[in-house]
Amino acid sequence: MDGNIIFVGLMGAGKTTVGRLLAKHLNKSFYDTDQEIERRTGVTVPYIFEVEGEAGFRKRESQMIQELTNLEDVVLATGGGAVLCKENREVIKGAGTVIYLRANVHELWLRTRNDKNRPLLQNNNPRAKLEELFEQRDPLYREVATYIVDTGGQPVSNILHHIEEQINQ
Ligand SMILES: Nc1ncnc2c1ncn2[C@@H]1O[C@H](COP(=O)(O)OP(=O)(O)O)[C@@H](O)[C@H]1O
Ligand SMILES: O=C(O)C1=C[C@@H](OP(=O)(O)O)[C@@H](O)[C@H](O)C1
Ligand SMILES: [Mg+2]
Repeated sequence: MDGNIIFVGLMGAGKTTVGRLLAKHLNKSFYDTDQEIERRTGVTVPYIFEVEGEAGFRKRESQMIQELTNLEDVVLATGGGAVLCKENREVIKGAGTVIYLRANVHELWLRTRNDKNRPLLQNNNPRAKLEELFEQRDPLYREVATYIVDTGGQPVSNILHHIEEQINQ
């Protein structure tokens, strides 16, 4: 399949994990906006949040989305907040096939609870935060999605298989 494939969805949906594996299967290059920001700045996402606040991170994220969506024939994993800004949504929609990886809040919480690398979840009620983000963002992910893939209870191998079937149709 020609063209870019772009993953969107909440933290813990599997964008980075599934995106990397799909790229390998399809023999495409893989990029992840968070990883690329970290590689270029030499610091972590939590550090950027600490020093520049969420607003500073969002600026870097928008620039990275602009740049990486200019590439051709790649798999791109975005961060969960990439869809917050309308301009990013337009860029993402126009850049290829967009897959919204979906999971319920309980699963997202299970998958992220031991990870210290998501500043928005470093508080005393990460589950409530995920709930709030789900309400706010689910419509935005839907707005940009070509396909919605439910990852609920599915191992990564099944999700990959399902995506490959969808995009080959
Ligand atoms: N379908 C799945 N089932 C179980 N665990 C998963 C699944 N998809 C991802 N994970 C795990 O959840 C965690 C978050 O995945 P990640 O790819 O970083 O998500 P995202 O980039 O969407 O935030 C990782 O530990 C990953 O191994
Ligand atoms: O949802 C968000 O606002 C964020 C998601 C993270 O990426 P993942 O969705 O890959 O965890 C990362 O970009 C940052 O911590 C902010
Ligand atoms: Mg990720």
